[in-house]
Amino acid sequence: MAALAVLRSSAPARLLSGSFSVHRGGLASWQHYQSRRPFSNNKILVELNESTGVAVMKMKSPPVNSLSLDFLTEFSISLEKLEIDRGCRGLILTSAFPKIFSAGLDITEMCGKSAEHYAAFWKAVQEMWLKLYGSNMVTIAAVNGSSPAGGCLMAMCCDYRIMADNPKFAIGLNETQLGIVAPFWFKDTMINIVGNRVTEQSLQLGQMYSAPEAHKIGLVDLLVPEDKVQSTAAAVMTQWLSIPDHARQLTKSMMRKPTIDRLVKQQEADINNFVSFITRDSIQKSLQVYLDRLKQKK
Ligand SMILES: CCCCCCCCCCCCC/C=C/C(=O)SCCNC(=O)CCNC(=O)[C@H](O)C(C)(C)COP(=O)(O)OP(=O)(O)OC[C@H]1O[C@@H](n2cnc3c(N)ncnc32)[C@H](O)[C@@H]1OP(=O)(O)O
Repeated sequence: MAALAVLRSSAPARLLSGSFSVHRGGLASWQHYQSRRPFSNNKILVELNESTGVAVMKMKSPPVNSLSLDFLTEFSISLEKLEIDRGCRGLILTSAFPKIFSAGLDITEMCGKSAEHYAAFWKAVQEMWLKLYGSNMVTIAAVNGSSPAGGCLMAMCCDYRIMADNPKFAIGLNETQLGIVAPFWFKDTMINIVGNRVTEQSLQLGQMYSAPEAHKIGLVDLLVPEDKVQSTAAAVMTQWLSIPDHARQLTKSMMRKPTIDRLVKQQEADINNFVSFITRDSIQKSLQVYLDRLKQKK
């Protein structure tokens, strides 16, 4: 089960092995976390402020922070390291790129690959969701750009969403526009935020909401000018961290555990569903058409 099921003290310590280094130089009181694992391409930058206990995780996988297998693996490992670090109580998730938070799942990971690859990819998507949605930390998404599908899912996993007030930035679960279907746990995550009716309409239409629209339906909690997204996230974090951890964590667990358990109970079946769905000829064709259209739009 994700981190919510266990208090930090009982979290596994294996990720604190030699592959994890802490650097104290550079930015005054900031630590720089860098993975030395061979698969790491440093697609994610994590900075933990020791005095506040707040980590900022910046996605920096050019050009659009699409969620590839490598990205997801690095993301989950980085998150788990923070989860077991008792000095870290809060996480701000954001993008290193202006205008794009994340383009969602990397479509090239779902096209023309083997069934084994699809299974490994989907497991990595599940792990990302289980870890982020189930995090014991206070999690705040500083959405500084567009965030379709899997990017929207990441933001929805957080406890609070602050978005740049720019009508050009859009967020939503647009899967049906690609000819694919958001799985039940994407849907459940959205229902828990905006309710059943809005989610149903949104998912059927594959609707992308501009920042003001997303705020109106409650998909994001706060809109601020682009240059205030990070500072506002830090200020909101301070408020959330004023609540005693154990009480807030147990409350979060009470709210989220049923949703998390639903996937945990059928994780393998969900992977099999994904593989049999994504390998259909018609689905492969739809994804290829969508990808070609994306590439031709320039
Ligand atoms: C019976 C029922 C059964 C149900 C079973 C269910 C099983 C489960 C089914 C499957 C579920 C899958 C869930 C999927 C979730 C997803 O996240 S799918 C991905 C959705 N994402 C998108 O639609 C975003 C597409 N991208 C964009 O809209 C734009 O790129 C952008 C993010 C708004 C950025 O725009 P801009 O800055 O103008 O950049 P571009 O020029 O468009 O892009 C730059 C290059 O990046 C490539 N790219 C963009 N997005 C992706 C992506 N998601 N994956 C891979 N690559 C991407 C784009 O093609 C450009 O490439 P180059 O042309 O080579 O530079």
